Amino acid sequence: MLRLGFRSLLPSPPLHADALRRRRREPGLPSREPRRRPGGRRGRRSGPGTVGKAPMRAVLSVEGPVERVARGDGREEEYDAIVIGSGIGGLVAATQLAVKGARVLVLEKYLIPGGSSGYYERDGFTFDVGSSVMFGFGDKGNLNLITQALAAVGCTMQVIPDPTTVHFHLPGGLSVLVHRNYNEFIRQLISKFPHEKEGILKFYSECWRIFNALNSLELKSLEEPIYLFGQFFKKPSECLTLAYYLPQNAGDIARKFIKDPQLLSFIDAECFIVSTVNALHTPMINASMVLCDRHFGGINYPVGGVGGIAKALANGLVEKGSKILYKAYATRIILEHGRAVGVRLSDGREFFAKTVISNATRWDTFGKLVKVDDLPEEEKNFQRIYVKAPSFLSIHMGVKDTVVPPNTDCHHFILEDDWANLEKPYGSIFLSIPTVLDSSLAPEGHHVFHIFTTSCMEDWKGLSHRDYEEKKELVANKIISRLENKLFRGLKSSIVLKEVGTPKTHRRFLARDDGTYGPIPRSIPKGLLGMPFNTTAIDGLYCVGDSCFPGQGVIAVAFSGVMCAHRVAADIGLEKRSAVLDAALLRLLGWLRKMA
Ligand SMILES: NC(=O)c1ccc[n+]([C@@H]2O[C@H](COP(=O)([O-])OP(=O)(O)OC[C@H]3O[C@@H](n4cnc5c(N)ncnc54)[C@H](O)[C@@H]3O)[C@@H](O)[C@H]2O)c1
Ligand SMILES: CC(C)=CCC/C(C)=C/C=C/C(C)=C/C=C/C(C)=C/C=C/C=C(C)/C=C/C=C(C)/C=C/C=C(\C)CCC=C(C)C
Repeated sequence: MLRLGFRSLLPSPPLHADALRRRRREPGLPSREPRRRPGGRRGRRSGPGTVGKAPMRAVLSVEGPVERVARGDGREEEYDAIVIGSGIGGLVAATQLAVKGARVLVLEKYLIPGGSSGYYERDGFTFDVGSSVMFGFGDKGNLNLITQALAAVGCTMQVIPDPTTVHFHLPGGLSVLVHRNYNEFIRQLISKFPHEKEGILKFYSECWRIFNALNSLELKSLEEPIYLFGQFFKKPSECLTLAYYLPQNAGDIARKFIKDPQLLSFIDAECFIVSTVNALHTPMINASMVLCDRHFGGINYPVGGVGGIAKALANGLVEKGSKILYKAYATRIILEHGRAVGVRLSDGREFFAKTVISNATRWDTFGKLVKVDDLPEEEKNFQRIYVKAPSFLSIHMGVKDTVVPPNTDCHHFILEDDWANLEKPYGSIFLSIPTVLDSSLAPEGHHVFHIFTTSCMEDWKGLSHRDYEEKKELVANKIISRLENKLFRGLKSSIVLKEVGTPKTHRRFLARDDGTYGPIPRSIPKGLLGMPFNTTAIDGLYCVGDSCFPGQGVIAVAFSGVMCAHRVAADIGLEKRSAVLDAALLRLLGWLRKMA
């Protein structure tokens, strides 16, 4: 998988790093970063194929105008914020700050933006690197965070409404199609479990109660007291509802209303596809968010592929006068007197800013990018509550369209015989066929198959190149055979292109420790209570992405980006703040997290 540009992705060896470091410390000397005059050349934009205001082609090493600001100590400070990583979390934080007037620099290790929401092209096929199931892309309410993030930088994307979220193929021949229309979905579920009608209605109604409360709020940083208290004042019952559910998990609430073990296992599968853990381990707020948004805003697929979202955000960022550098591999967050002041790249370049935001996972941020003698207490607490989720084995295939029957749904979840395999590596299979919605992603007469299943790094360590390649082939063929037996007769002989990615691939290309999908609770969590927000124990350093509240998922990391930008903007004077209230709230939140 992702062979394109492989060599150019490898970090270059540090160039005269010591000399550069010495030079950088001398007051007044410029960094190696090329200077731009204020109001100088605008960022390059690719021409054809724009969606709204967003160009469709990836923009590589785009540069926007950069002002230099003298800091008094002689060193020039170029940015208000440096963002390490251009996943959706990092891009939303960066663009939200840029529209507030901040000067932002995004440093991305790869050639294009998006991280696990990126894309790649091969022989006329366009593949989404990760999920093709897009929540938060509707046109109403407050929770369409992807739509809002794009609108903030003046972009709209054409989307294709998916009539279904997912087709579940489960043990005991249980087949459930999650319709976009809520009543249709509920009617179908009740028809499968008529004796649980009341329980089904009560469980999903409780989800709607939470979703409606969330959807009524203006979403900003829960770490910023003026906003938070303002929301409590304006919407007291909605905020109290959310506070009540904050420490609760979906599985416990389901068990209050539902007794049938097969139906409870179905709720586990509903949660597993978005959290990679069962319902007892899935925070109720997160479960409600996805179980309702799919019917409220619906699942919508962006024309041209998921990669268009990141491209549009990156272009919007440059349009707003900020900057994104590709092939920029951050290896160190520079600390001065315990405060984060800049970032060093693998090639020795250094960049400085008032704040640094890491879109790398917390394991990468505190295990690799920050050098401190002792892990801060907050991070120890995070690692006490959360562990790295397994990674994925992913198979991207181009197949002949004759193998896909008419009216096939776009997304499928397959667990054949035994519920006990749900969370086991290779136990269940995810399949997306985005070409049933957007045929432009494949050459005529073909479809894209994106298959993935959980897989651990341990399985792929210590193999010779040949053994590794053979194992990939073997494991991938088993998964494809299972799909052939269950759903698509003749699948194997219809394959025209196949690329297999392992946890090692995800580690290499997404720079995620062990290729992890994100954090999962070590044991039964207290809902979302233990999940850290964006500030960290290090002054000037913030985290964004899936190891921050509310966790995994494109819409979830988009929310973390909105929260992060608001907190950073307050800290650098672009939004209202109160130092006294800040200190009190941050102490209270720290205390609550310890309770988790
Ligand atoms: N597997 C899937 O099905 C799938 C698909 C799409 C999205 N997602 C969701 O997206 C979420 C992740 O989004 P995110 O925004 O947190 O992060 P991300 O992992 O998508 O993006 C992080 C970005 O940071 C870059 N990066 C990391 N370390 C770096 C360094 N040291 N220097 C420079 N760049 C660096 C990576 O190259 C990557 O582009 C996941 O939770 C997942 O739920 C999952
Ligand atoms: C104390 C305090 C601070 C508080 C108080 C109270 C309050 C006010 C609160 C509030 C809260 C809030 C606002 C919250 C919010 C939240 C949110 C927004 C959340 C969200 C979430 C989301 C999510 C989780 C999502 C996810 C998703 C995902 C992961 C997806 C995925 C997908 C896939 C994987 C695909 C599948 C496929 C197939 C089947 C093929």
